[in-house]
Amino acid sequence: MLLLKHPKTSQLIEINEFWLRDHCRCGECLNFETNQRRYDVLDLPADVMPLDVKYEGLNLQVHWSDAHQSNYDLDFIFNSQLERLIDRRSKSTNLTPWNRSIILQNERHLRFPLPQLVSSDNEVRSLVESLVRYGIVFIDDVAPTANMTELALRRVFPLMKTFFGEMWTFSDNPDHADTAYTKLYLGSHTDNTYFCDAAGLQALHCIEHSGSGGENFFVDGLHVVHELKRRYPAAYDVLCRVQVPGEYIEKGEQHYHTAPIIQVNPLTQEFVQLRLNVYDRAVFNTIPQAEMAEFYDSLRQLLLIVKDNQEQWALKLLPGSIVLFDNWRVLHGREAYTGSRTMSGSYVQRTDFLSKARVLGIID
Ligand SMILES: C[N+](C)(C)CCCC[C@H](N)C(=O)O
Ligand SMILES: O=C(O)CCC(=O)C(=O)O
Repeated sequence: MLLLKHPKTSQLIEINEFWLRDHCRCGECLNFETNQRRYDVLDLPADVMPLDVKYEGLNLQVHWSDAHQSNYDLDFIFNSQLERLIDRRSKSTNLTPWNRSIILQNERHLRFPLPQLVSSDNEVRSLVESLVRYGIVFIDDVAPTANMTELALRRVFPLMKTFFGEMWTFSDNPDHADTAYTKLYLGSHTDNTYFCDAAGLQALHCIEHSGSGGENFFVDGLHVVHELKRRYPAAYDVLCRVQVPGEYIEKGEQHYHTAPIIQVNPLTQEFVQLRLNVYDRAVFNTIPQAEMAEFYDSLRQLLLIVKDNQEQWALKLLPGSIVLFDNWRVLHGREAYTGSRTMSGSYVQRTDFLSKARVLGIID
């Protein structure tokens, strides 16, 4: 290991020599056009050692045993360590967990008129910022058609194509073998628990509804998971560990994916995803019968918090307003309805949502 000292902070860190050689940022090692390394790990001698190390202000010069010469920015080295990653994530303040009263106090931050979105990149940035912070936004003044819904969404994100379509329009016509394509009640859930990669975002636009019921409700899974961890830490641990299979079966489609209901970042323990859909659960066979009671008790504790009135934000989606929400965080549901009701919407891939937020400098 190589002991390095930061010339300004005097902080000391021990660096693995191979890691340092592997993070040479010169043009011979790194393709500046593509940000890709130009070599295979096996091209570097496993026992590569620094023969000479020189500090020049914030610069570190290393002459290597494989005759390579590297120049490092010491801030790059010190900022590229695990401790710094954990420290940065623990201090990140761009998420606001909410229950109904909190989100209602912040509703003014959630609404974005389409004309402003179309004419201002700053408005797009503000929308993405609110989507990161609260997990839900609304695009208003959108003509209630699938085409205008698509135009509005594509102003911000590329759309995710699934067997439901890229843009989808649904009603109680049985176009797919799913309760969404009925008039029935749907309890709070996240979509696509049966996909290897659940949609990162979901958009819903009520195109028309002539009848009663059909109100939607939204719950912040981040707030719910924080509450579960605070009040029932054992249940939290079970739901972070136990693999729960989801499936979607219809003619020509047989999707299946298994993962925990709560996913956290293994390094920082921060929340990553709530994957909760009690309806789409497959046969549950990933733990022994002796552990089933503990699992179901844990799931019930989570569901009781989800169903707590104080967590649920109920509202009627009206034609002209698209709701766009984080499908890895915010649960959504629908009251049963009567009459004719047509919804249009789309999914956005998680990676495309996060990429946009990074490009806009909103997240790391
Ligand atoms: C949104 N759209 C109507 C296209 C599909 C609905 C999929 C419903 C499925 N049970 C799930 O939760 O993923
Ligand atoms: O019909 C709605 O408002 C929502 C349907 C739903 O929950 C879904 O498509 O996942």
